[in-house]
Order: sequence, then C-alpha cells, then structure tokens
Amino acid sequence: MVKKILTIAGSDSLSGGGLQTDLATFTTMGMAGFAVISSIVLIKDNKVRIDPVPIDIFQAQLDSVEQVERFSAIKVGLLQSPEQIEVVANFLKDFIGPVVIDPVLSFKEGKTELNHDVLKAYREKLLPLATVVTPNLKEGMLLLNDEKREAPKSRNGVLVMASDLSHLLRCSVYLKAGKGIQEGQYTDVLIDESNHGVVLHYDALDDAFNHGSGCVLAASMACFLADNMDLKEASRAAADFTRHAIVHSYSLKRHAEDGNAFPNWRVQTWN
Ligand SMILES: Nc1ncnc2c1ncn2[C@@H]1O[C@H](COP(=O)(O)OP(=O)(O)O)[C@@H](O)[C@H]1O
Ligand SMILES: Cc1ncc(COP(=O)(O)O)c(C=O)c1O
Repeated sequence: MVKKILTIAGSDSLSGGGLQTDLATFTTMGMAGFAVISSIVLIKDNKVRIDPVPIDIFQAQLDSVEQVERFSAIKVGLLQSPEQIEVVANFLKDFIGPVVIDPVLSFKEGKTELNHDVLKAYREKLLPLATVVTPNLKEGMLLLNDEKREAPKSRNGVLVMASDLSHLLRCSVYLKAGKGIQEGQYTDVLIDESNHGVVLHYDALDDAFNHGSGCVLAASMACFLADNMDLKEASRAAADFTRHAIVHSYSLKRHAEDGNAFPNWRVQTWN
C-alpha cells in the first residue's frame, strides 16, 4: 500500500524550501504527500516576507487532514506564532508514528525577526512531541537560550551541544553543525533515543546551490522513518539523499549565482 506522509510547512513560491521541497521529496521517495500551509513566504532582493495563514484557516486545514487514515510520518517546518505551535502540538498529541520537526528560526535567504514567545512555545509545547528535531547551529543556540554559551567549534563541542539540546527538549536531536568544525567538511551530529551520539562528516560541496537542503534532509528523514528504518539508519540515509540533492542542484536563472537543491534527483529528467 502507498504510504501517506504529511508536511505542515510554509509555502515558498521559489521552491527553495518549504512545502514545495517537502512534497517533491515525498514523491521521489515513492510516497503520497499531503500539505498543510502555515505561511506564505516571499523572497525577493535578499528580503524574506512571511505572511502567516490566519489561525482559523490553519486549524481548518489540520481538521481536514484528520480524514486521512493514516499518515506513516509527519514533518513539521516553518511555524510563525505561539498560536500556530499550540495548534500543531494539539494535532500531534494523538498521532502514533514518527514526527520530524525542523524548527525554522533563521533563513539563508535574508533576515527575519525572532519572536521569543515562539522559542518558548517550541521548547515547552511542541519539540517534546518530536521523534527527532533537526536544528542548524544557529537554531540550536537559540533553543538553548543561554547567552553565556559560545557556539561549539570542535567535534566534542557539537556532541555536548546536541546532548544538552536533547535533554532540554526531551527528544532526539539531529544537529546540523555546518562547516566550521572540520576543515573542508560539513558536520552533522545525532543524539538518538538512548542518548547515543553519532558524528557524520561529509566533504563540503558548492555552497551556492543549496536552498532547501535543510528541508530535503528533514523530509527525507521522515520518509525513511516511515519506511521503518531506525533513527540512526534514517539519519544516515537522509544525509546521503540530501548530498545527492545538493550535487544535482539547479539555478533559477541561466547565469545565477545561487539555486535550489533538487529533491527529485532520483527521477529521470527530460532534456
Ligand atoms: N555545502 C554543503 N556541502 C555538503 N553538505 C551540505 C552543504 N550544505 C548543507 N549541507 C548538508 O545539508 C543538510 C542540510 O543542512 P543546511 O543546509 O545547513 O540546513 P539549514 O538549511 O537548515 O541551515 C545537512 O546535512 C548539511 O550537512
Ligand atoms: C517556507 C520555508 N520553509 C523553510 C525554509 C528553509 O529552507 P532551508 O531548507 O534552505 O533551510 C525556507 C527557505 O526559503 C522556506 O521558504
């Protein structure tokens, strides 16, 4: 039977992340994708504009997908207010199955304002309901909320940070530590459900063409978990899937400097 998988995410009409990227990932993984829209994101001239969907319409979408029997996994992306976070927490309370939450608190594409009530709601209401949370280093530091703490610069430092996050949030953590940890490499760290740490290093690929790579990672991880892999296997498989999406990135304009990760890299392209 075809597996059904839900994303609760923002819409990015440039397909550089958000539900467009999530649905494309689900399709490539051979699963049927469903989407609840939290916000409309507009990116132009290095500015990010986010218009949240009114809360009653957001809730109505969640009520509507309750008709689906039943999702094999749920991925959660951009949420813009404590109210949205609370509504999602309520929705997830009775869900039995893997939940991957990507706490989108910062954008590569431009600055956005941070609402501290959103951070508190994430920490207290939503993230403890996740199977795994996938912050980048900046998002992880924000969630830890410790002004005296410095961002880690070593392999050990990232392991400690991921472990502290996992204790604070009471869930597994896949921390995207980025390129500052080991020369020429990207480092990701997983703290799994038995508090066991795994460090993953990957050769750094061209940075210019990877809008949406965080979404591809979390969405593919949700699919691998839906396929009954354990979290360690699913993490490795998702990291590998995402590297392929980055290698196959495409630009939006013929001579553009940047572009999107390509989640459909497994599918035959028409040339
Ligand atoms: N230039 C790159 N080379 C290799 N891996 C990368 C590169 N950029 C991102 N990744 C990987 O892609 C995944 C998503 O990371 P990232 O794009 O940093 O997330 P986010 O968009 O949430 O900040 C991670 O596994 C990360 O290690
Ligand atoms: C709706 C939405 N969610 C999430 C993201 C984050 O994307 P990334 O995977 O590059 O971190 C973006 C980026 O544009 C977005 O528009």
